[in-house]
Amino acid sequence: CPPVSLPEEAEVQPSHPVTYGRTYYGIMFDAGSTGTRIHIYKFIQKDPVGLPVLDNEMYHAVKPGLSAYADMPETGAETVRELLRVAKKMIPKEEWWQTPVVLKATAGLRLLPEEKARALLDEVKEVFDESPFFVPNNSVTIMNGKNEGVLAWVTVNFLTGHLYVHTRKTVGILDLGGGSTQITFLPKSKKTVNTAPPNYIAHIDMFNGTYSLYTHSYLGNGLIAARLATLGALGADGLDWKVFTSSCLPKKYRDDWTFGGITYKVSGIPDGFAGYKLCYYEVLRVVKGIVHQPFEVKGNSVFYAFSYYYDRAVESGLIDGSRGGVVEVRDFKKRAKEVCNKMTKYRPISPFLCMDMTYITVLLKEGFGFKDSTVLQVEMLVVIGWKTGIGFIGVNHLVIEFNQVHECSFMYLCLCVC
Ligand SMILES: O=c1[nH]cnc2c1ncn2[C@@H]1O[C@H](COP(=O)(O)OP(=O)(O)O)[C@@H](O)[C@H]1O
Repeated sequence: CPPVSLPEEAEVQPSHPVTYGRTYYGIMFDAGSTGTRIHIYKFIQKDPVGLPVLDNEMYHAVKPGLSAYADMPETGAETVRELLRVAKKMIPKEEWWQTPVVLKATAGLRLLPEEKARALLDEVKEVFDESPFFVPNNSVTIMNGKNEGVLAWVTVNFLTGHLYVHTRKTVGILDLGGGSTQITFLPKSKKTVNTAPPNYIAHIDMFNGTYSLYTHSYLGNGLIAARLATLGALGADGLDWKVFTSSCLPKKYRDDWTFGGITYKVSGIPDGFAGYKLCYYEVLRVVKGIVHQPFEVKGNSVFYAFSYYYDRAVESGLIDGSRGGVVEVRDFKKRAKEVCNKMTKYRPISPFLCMDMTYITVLLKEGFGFKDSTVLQVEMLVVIGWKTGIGFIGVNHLVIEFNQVHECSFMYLCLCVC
C-alpha cells in the first residue's frame, strides 16, 4: 500500500480563476455500461509546497458504452479517439506530453466474456499510445466493484465535508449504474461487520488509521441489467424470434430494445395484466436471495443515492432535477405504484418507468432491507460537488493514478484499499 496522507480537514476549495502558479491537466475516462465519458481536469498549484487545487473540469459523453462494441473492438476504440479530440482542443499543446490519460471500465466490461473485454481494452490502449498524451502503466483497465463502491464513498464523503481525522460521522452511498449497483457505508456497530460475508468488508487506510467499510457491488443488478433479468432475457438464446414480455410494461407496448450491443424484442402482455403488484413479483426474482441485508441498514444512517436513483427520481417527478432532494424509501414505493397503475400517462416519459421504479423500490426494501421511513439524499454527483467543480468518481480514479505516478505527493488525498 502507498503511504496515506490526507489534509487534517478536507476543505472544499472554491473554484475561482487563478492566473499564477503551475498548471497541470489530467484526463480520465469513465467507461460505463451505458456510455463512455471523458473528464478533463485542470489543477493549479499556487506554491511549490502546497497541494494543487482543482480549477476546472470539462466533461463530454458518448453513448452507447464500450461493451456495445463487443464484436467490433476497433469501432469501440474509435469512440475514445473522438473524445480525445475534445481533450486536444481543451489542453494546451505544450502540456500534452505530461498530461496523464487513464480509462477505467465498470460493469459493462465486467459482464462481457473475458476475451471480448480484453480486445476492447487492447484497442483503447492502442488509441492512447497513438495519442500525444502521457500513458501511465495500467492506464486502461477494468475497475473492480469493490474499488468502485469505495471510491464513490470517499468522493461523496470528501465533497460533503465528512472526511477528517477520527471521522465517525460519515454518509453511506447507494450507486445504481446500468450494469451493477453499489452500496457502501462505514458501520457503526461491530455486528454489521461480523455478520457480513467477509468479502463485503473493505479495509481502507486513511489518516494513519484503518477503516472497515461495508461495501459490495452487485454485478447484473444495475438498472438496465435488471430490466433484462426481469424480462428473462439475460443470457437467453433465440433473440431473432423470441419476444420477451412483462407485466411491468404497458400492455400495448412492443418494440426493439438494445443494450450492450444486443437487440431484444420486448412487449407488454397484450391480453393479460399489467400493474404494480404483478410487476413487483416479477422484479423480486432479480433481487431475492441475491442481495445481502446488512445488519445496520435498518438504523438511522444517512445515505446518498445517485446515478439511476437520481435519474428516475427526477423523471417520475419525485425530486427537482436541478437541486436533488430528500426522499423516503416509501416515496419511491408510492410513486412506483402510481406509475405502474397509470402506465399510459407515464408512457411518454419511458415505457420502462414502471419496471424501473418498481425495481428501485424492491432493491431498497427487499434487497438491502431499508425501512419505509429511511431517508435518502438523492443527488446528482455533479451537484454534490458543485462548489469545487469536482464531478464524478472520476476524480478519485485520477487521484489514485496520479498518486501512482507522483507517489502520493500530488493530490488532495491518498487512499489505499486493501
Ligand atoms: O459523469 C457523470 N456524472 C453524473 N452521472 C453520471 C456520470 N457518469 C455516469 N452517470 C450516471 O450513471 C448511470 C449509468 O451508469 P453506468 O453507465 O456508468 O453503469 P455501470 O456503472 O453499471 O457501468 C446513469 O444514471 C448516469 O446518469
